[in-house]
Amino acid sequence: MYVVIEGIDTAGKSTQLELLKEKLPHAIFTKEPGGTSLGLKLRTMALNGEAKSKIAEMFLFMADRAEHIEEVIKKYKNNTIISDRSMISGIAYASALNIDQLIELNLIATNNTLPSHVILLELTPNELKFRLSQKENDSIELRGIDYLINIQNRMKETIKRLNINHIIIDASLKIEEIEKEIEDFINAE
Ligand SMILES: Nc1ncnc2c1ncn2[C@@H]1O[C@H](COP(=O)(O)OP(=O)(O)OP(=O)(O)O)[C@@H](O)[C@H]1O
Ligand SMILES: Cc1cn([C@H]2C[C@H](O)[C@@H](COP(=O)(O)O)O2)c(=O)[nH]c1=O
Repeated sequence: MYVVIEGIDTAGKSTQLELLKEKLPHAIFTKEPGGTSLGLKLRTMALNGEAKSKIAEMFLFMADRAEHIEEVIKKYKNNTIISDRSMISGIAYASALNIDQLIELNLIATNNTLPSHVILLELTPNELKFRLSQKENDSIELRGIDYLINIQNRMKETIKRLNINHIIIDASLKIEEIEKEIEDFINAE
């Protein structure tokens, strides 16, 4: 089982992942970007805003993804893997290209490996605004509310196009309510 938790910045992914770690002590927990040693270097480069070209930035994330698929997802394919982000973020955030081109490129990076379960935590613009105001923002978060809500719409569109088994959860629900929805979804099959 290859489960991914998706959502724009501050959607509550880390909060839910911590709860899952307690419930699934034998699962492999991983993340994009930065789930491998090469990935950690690529993550720093990508998030520091070093790349002036949007395409260069996209390829930094894509290089991270290719290494992550090879070194984590394929290696542990017989285990339950839970990943913080995936190619869905890759496609949604790389808004310099269209979704069809991005799907094609990402399927090359992932060697056609798709998640078996996608959990998307969906934020309202007001809740996003509040949560961003409560933290120091990185270079991507500084792009603002409209930018991030557009990315969230692209995430939904990507999931639809890839036709992946998924659930969309209202990220403004109580933490325990979200936890229960995630548990039911993972245990459903
Ligand atoms: N259901 C919830 N209701 C209210 N606040 C929440 C909820 N879930 C998480 N939060 C709060 O929202 C903030 C962002 O949560 P979290 O770090 O889990 O998000 P994230 O998706 O991992 O963010 P990022 O992608 O930026 O790392 C934290 O302050 C967290 O306590
Ligand atoms: C995979 C991926 C991520 N991003 C962005 C999304 C976030 O702003 C950061 C990652 O930070 P997190 O705290 O680990 O969630 O990177 C992106 O722009 N492109 C991608 O492919």
